[in-house]
Amino acid sequence: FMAPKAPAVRTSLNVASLENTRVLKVPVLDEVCETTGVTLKRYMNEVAMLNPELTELTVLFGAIDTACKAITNMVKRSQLPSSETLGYQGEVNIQGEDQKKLDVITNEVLKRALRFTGKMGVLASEEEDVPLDLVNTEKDAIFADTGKYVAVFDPLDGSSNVDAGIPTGTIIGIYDHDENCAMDDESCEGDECAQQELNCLSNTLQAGTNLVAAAYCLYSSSTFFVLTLGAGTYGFTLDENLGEFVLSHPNMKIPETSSIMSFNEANTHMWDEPLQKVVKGWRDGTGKSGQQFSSRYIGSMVGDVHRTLLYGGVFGYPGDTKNVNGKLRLLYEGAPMSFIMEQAGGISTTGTKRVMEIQPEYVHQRVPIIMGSKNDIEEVMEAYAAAE
Ligand SMILES: O=P(O)(O)OC[C@H]1O[C@](O)(COP(=O)(O)O)[C@@H](O)[C@@H]1O
Repeated sequence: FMAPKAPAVRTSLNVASLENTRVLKVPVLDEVCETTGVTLKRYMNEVAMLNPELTELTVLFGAIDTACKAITNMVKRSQLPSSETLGYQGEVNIQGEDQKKLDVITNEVLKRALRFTGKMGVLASEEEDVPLDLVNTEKDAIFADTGKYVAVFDPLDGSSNVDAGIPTGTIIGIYDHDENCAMDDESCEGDECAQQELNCLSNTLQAGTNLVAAAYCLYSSSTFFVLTLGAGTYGFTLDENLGEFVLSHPNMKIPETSSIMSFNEANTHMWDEPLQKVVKGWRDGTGKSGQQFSSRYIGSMVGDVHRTLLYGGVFGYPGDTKNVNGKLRLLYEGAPMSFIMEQAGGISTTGTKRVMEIQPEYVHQRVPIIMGSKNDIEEVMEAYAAAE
């Protein structure tokens, strides 16, 4: 039996450089143990030991860890003839999308996992018409222990691709919950209750710069779990034998320049002029880097962003003459993925605005997104600025 080689040095790391970065002590694991590796649970535990104020967050990530493992099994089995998760639910969500059975089931899995931590105040999901206020409606008080957090999530991003075995993913963002929004339905009457409810539910409508944590889980050839707590971006891979996510990509850094673009190019002719110009330059190698770009597009945001983080590149779903705000949702797709991208050294913009700074007005609001390698995104932002 080979004793696991302990990481040489473990110190705490203050990363105050990046904008929106938290002064957080994170375990610096400059060597990944060969045998068991550093599991997600152990990593979060160490974060909590170094930052006691985050102890409740580790409970949350424990639940998310389990939910993603359950979902990856469901996705893998979903095409089996015996599977009950094949096809459509026969309902339409508030965005007019036909809900897949897996959309509904994965939504339930995540909702239950988060609720039973007792740490949730409000939940908002792509599959829920309105946010769920757990603090004021929770019958079982134990499940509204502190209600310290708000979770926004897309339970199965890219679900339209699942029947073809194409990668899909779960996206989640965590905010602090404003516990002062206690709904006192004893004393309030009529509109006042409605107003209080609105105040509580607006807890979900926070800008990305307020995010406490963000993560995605990619269901693909391997199952990956990538997270940020505001002090860098860390990637874990599911070790199916161990049944644990193991640290495989510590402190991910996206290459600053690349030659890969990832858009639904069928919409190019409807994009803003500046973006069309930059992409034309990338296509024929006359852009800022002089490199001729290649095109990669899965059509599942989590898959496209994961590849972009590792290889560099530009992923986007820009606005166009058909959908001025594009297709992706700000709250549970745009902001969490932008936080992860920025913490890996990338940039995420609408072309003219930093996605993380956009204040959501309603839960299912869409936002144009262009994110990826710093130098290439700056080329896009310069083109928009020049066109102003
Ligand atoms: O098919 P299109 O128009 O290229 O859109 C693909 C985009 O839509 C999405 O599938 C939207 O996500 P949902 O499946 O969660 O609705 C993204 O994952 C992806 O980037």
